[in-house]
Amino acid sequence: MTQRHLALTSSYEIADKRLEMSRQWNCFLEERQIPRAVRPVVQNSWKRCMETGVDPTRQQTTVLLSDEDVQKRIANFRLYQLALPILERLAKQTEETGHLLTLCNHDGFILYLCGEQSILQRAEKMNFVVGSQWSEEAIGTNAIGTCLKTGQPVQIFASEHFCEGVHDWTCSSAPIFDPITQNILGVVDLTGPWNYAQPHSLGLVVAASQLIQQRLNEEADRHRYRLMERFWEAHRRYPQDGVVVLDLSFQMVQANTAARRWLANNYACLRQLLYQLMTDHQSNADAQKCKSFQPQTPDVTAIEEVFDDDARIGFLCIIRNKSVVNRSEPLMRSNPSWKDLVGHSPAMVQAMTKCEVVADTDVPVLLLGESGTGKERFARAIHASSRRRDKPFIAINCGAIPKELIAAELFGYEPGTFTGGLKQGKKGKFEEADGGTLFLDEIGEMPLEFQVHLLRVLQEKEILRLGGHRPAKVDVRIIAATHRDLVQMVREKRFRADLFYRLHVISIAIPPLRDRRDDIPLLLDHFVRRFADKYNRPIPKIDPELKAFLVHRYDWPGNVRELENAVEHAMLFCAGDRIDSDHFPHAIGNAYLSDTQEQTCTLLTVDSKNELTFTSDGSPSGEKERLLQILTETGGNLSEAARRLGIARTTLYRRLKKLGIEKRAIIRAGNP
Ligand SMILES: Nc1ncnc2c1ncn2[C@@H]1O[C@H](COP(=O)(O)OP(=O)(O)OP(=O)(O)O)[C@@H](O)[C@H]1O
Repeated sequence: MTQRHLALTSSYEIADKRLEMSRQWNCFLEERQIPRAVRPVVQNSWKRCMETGVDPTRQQTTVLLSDEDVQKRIANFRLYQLALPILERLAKQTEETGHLLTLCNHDGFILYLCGEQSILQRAEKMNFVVGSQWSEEAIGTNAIGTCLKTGQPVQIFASEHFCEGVHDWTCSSAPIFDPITQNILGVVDLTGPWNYAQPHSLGLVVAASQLIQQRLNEEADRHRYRLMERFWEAHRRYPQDGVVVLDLSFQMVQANTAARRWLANNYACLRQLLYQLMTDHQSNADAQKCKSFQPQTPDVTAIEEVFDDDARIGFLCIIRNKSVVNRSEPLMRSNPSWKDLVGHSPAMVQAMTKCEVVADTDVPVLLLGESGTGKERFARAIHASSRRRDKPFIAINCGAIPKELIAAELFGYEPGTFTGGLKQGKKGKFEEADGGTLFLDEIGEMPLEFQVHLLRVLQEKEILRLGGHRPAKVDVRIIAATHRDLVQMVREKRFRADLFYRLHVISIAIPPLRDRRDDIPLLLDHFVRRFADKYNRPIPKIDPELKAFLVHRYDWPGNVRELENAVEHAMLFCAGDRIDSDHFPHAIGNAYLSDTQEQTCTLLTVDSKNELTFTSDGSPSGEKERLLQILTETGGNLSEAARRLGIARTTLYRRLKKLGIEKRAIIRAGNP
């Protein structure tokens, strides 16, 4: 008899034994209301075990890692740290239930194990210890191995286990997946003596795995965002080069057009290069600190690791290939819009990413945002990075055209249609934009009665000039924009629902500047440089307090347009190398003044006895008490006092210094 026959025969014997056990087993299941259908998942697993020749008489798993290997696997197991707090909480909840909680990696190695000492000792007999492997190949059907094989949560009862040595146990496992590749990263498992089994155990591990999964997804989103941020920074810095970011599994996260062209033929080569670098890097302990490489290839000029805190999350690659540069130059020249679109706030990065994705398609885009947020600039950038970039970009403000002229403006007219019209007739905006992009700004202002005509053109892709008889085909990509709430307008029947859905295939929201203050310093800097260049002047500095006000407290009701105009105004009026509030338009200057006045009512001074007293500007004594109270409450902690007063700590320091207030006095206020 062959080994295989022996194994099969003994598995039949075991099956017989199981039948003997079954009466007792069924009673147990009935008592606990455990569902008892013969489960295909178990049958299939047994089949796999027989096919791979797992010995059903096996008493324990024999694959065991050394301590050193366990540590190595834990270090490479990115789930471990993230899952630990959740597992610790679950371990507390399952204390004294006779169950062992484990976390295994994708190979089925137990890397975390927790439970009662007596149960741990019993489990040791089958080698259920940290570092042992519980794949189906190692020890037959069991929740860990079967869950890894099927990708499904599973509970395996007693004699459902393939190998004899595990028959006294019941285990429940649920998988955790890589959010990007969807490969299984590991499983959470609860294992206990078979007569302690409960259906709830499966629910518990599923809940725990879902919690871990959620954390993992959040982390993946954060990493993705960080990688995108890095991409945009580099894309702006090296507009002539190919720029690509990849995640840790060398999947492309984002790439500009030049990089995409290069990657079409060289992706495999880049992956190999990264793999090689990582292997060399890991074998060189010192290199651990080195975060960028100069690869020895003519095309990839730099590879930089991207980190989130201390964790490496991906790679940024800059590709400078002669052919890439030459081909991308005309693109970049005719496409200044992307690099002129300033901003690195999450909202801007998200909006730009969406635009990049849709740029080369023909789907209509609806841009939503207050006046001056940059909707037209976005529309131009989409056009400029699309394959229509060499054709016209035509913008029309639907709110600025009188109702009766809108049809003629959009569709044109034939000769002799109007008295006073052009003799030869006139092309409409649709015809002018043929092959390119038509930007319908303020679409919410489009007269209701005209909307049906617009809808027809969008559906049929042909226009009929006023006074004409033969429709003409037009190939136009539509980008619309509005500051209005179109959904509300549709509800109020002021905007046609069918037109709304036609335009709203992709919508991109551009938040007001006050909601993305991270972008303000960049924009200030960008416009100061631009106007310094325009007016041929050295680059001045903005007074730091004023800048803090502009960045943190001014509301920018006119958004980027207001900021751009304000900086131009300031550049024209400042003579020296410093911009202060007098150089800005009145509205901003006045807002700054009242802001500082509001804050100077918290002025401090010291009296002749070096005691803290309040204000030289006649503020009411109630306020004096408030400030002294704040300093007392904060124990003289200026940072905390500044926070409570709503002013910067540096501002508070400066004022205290200006007023000659000594630290002693402040401390005394804190400790009277
Ligand atoms: N992110 C940005 N980077 C650089 N300049 C910007 C940005 N956003 C807007 N601008 C500038 O601000 C001004 C206003 O932008 P734009 O006309 O695109 O806004 P809009 O939202 O279309 O305004 P409206 O709704 O009033 O037509 C333009 O001069 C534009 O160049």
